[in-house]
Amino acid sequence: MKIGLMGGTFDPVHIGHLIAAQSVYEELELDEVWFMPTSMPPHKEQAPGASPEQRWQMVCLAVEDHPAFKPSDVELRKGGISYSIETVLMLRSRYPEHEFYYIIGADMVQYLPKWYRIDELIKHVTFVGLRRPGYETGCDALPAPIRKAVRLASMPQIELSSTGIRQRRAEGRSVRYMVPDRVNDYIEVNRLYEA
Ligand SMILES: Nc1ncnc2c1ncn2[C@@H]1O[C@H](COP(=O)(O)OP(=O)(O)OP(=O)(O)O)[C@@H](O)[C@H]1O
Ligand SMILES: O=C(O)c1ccc[n+]([C@@H]2O[C@H](COP(=O)([O-])O)[C@@H](O)[C@H]2O)c1
Repeated sequence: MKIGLMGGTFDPVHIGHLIAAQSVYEELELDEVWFMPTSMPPHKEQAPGASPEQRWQMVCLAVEDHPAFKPSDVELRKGGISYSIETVLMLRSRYPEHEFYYIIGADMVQYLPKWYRIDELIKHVTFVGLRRPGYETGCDALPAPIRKAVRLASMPQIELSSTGIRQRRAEGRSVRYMVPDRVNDYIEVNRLYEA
């Protein structure tokens, strides 16, 4: 099967993530997309947001209605810093029959050379970088072997980030429609991201 991997901090998961995943799912005719919340992302300070358990619950609520979107807790269960090479090697040995496509936003493509053991990682996955109108993906500047491992896909432009959502909540504003309804209810009931 062709599996899309959607890794992220998902603090919280929002409709930008879902539309990105749906766009790649259709364009590359994937069989499934696995949403993998990170334990600790390699290149970010841990934001003062939701707990790992709460990020997991929100991802489960966000994908539960989609027949081909699945939550995966591999990185949360492993704990520590979530290096994609370790996750992908583990998935490849557990599911040797699958082909993996790692979905990333346009902003991430240019940072691929900085990913841990990237020369090894590109042998095991194809990266799918989402084009954003007005943004350079930075593909041309990539070293040739990495560039060859990146495909580009299109999606409708969604100007949303988890940072922006946390900020709105901290200002006492609603995030309804920026996240799936069930995720919005979860955020409100648990009073997440309030100042
Ligand atoms: N609006 C968006 N459109 C397309 N891709 C996105 C969008 N938001 C996030 N992504 C991509 O989804 C993946 C997971 O993102 P992540 O969970 O870090 O969300 P984020 O909104 O970028 O979070 P934060 O604001 O906390 O950095 C990354 O590859 C990121 O580039
Ligand atoms: O392995 C790495 O070096 C690496 C560096 C940067 C990002 N990633 C992964 O890319 C995904 C998106 O990252 P983030 O921080 O935007 O949520 C997430 O699953 C990270 O673990 C992985």
